[in-house]
Amino acid sequence: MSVTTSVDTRPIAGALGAELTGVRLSPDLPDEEVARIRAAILAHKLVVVRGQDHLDDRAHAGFVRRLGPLTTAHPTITGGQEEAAILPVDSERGNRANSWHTDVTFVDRPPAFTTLRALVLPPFGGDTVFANTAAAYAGLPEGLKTLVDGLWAEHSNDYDYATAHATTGPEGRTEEYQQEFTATIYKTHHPVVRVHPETGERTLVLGHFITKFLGYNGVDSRTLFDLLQSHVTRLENTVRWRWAPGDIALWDNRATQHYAVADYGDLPRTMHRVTVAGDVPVSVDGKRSVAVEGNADAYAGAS
Ligand SMILES: O=C(O)CCC(=O)C(=O)O
Ligand SMILES: [Fe+2]
Repeated sequence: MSVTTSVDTRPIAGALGAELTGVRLSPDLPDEEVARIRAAILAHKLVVVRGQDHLDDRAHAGFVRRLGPLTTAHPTITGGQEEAAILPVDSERGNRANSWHTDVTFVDRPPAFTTLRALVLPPFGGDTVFANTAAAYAGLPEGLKTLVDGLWAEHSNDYDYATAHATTGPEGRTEEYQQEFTATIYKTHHPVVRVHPETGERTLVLGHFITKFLGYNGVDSRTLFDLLQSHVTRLENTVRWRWAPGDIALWDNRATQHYAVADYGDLPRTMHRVTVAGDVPVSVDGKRSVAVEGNADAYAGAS
């Protein structure tokens, strides 16, 4: 039987991001349609599909499992949902990811793909901004490329949350959430430049979980971090998504950073997240990331 589909991608910004149309996501899509969606995520780094209101947690996780084995909900945060792979990202639970990051880089196998389904949205605000970390590397001056090619950083879930954020108050993270987030401490050394295992591109591994660069003191680490991050987050290197209910975003967590804009006060906003397990990053000279504290086998090895 030949399957006809009209899956189509429309880029929504110059640096990354495409809207995918003509698809109804489900766990039992034909293999070739899943392959096309996967290829679109790799090519555009962020893909958004609108109108997927038919998905419940089970179908969401069931579809994402077609992209690869799933992680558990999170290394430290309890998902608490019947579908074990679901992580609720709930503003009222204190979960507002309003600083630039790549997901879960504090473990040695950060997710390959992250997917986020919009359930409850505020009437204004609450957009998510994404940045392309391959283009950020490619755009560095040669001297900085040489510097970062050999640079390593320590990432931890016990990073300084206060200094990573410009604000405190309702936009911040609750004390309770912060305690759960750091119930087990993880520390991992990653190369600042990794070779993407599927596309072969060099991408920058930065974001808010970095605590220091190896061999640099705190002051130099901060200055260097700000310099490198500024290449990731320049507006031309980003795309901003304005959510509607039923939207699902799927991104390549090995080639992007993102920032959830916390500009909706105390209004409720709930997303459900499912992540695909990733592999251990490899540097340009073939060295693998090393876990120095905490064991993430149960997180990344779940299916
Ligand atoms: O709430 C969002 O838009 C993004 C949250 C986030 O950083 C994540 O789910 O990884
Ligand atoms: Fe995130």
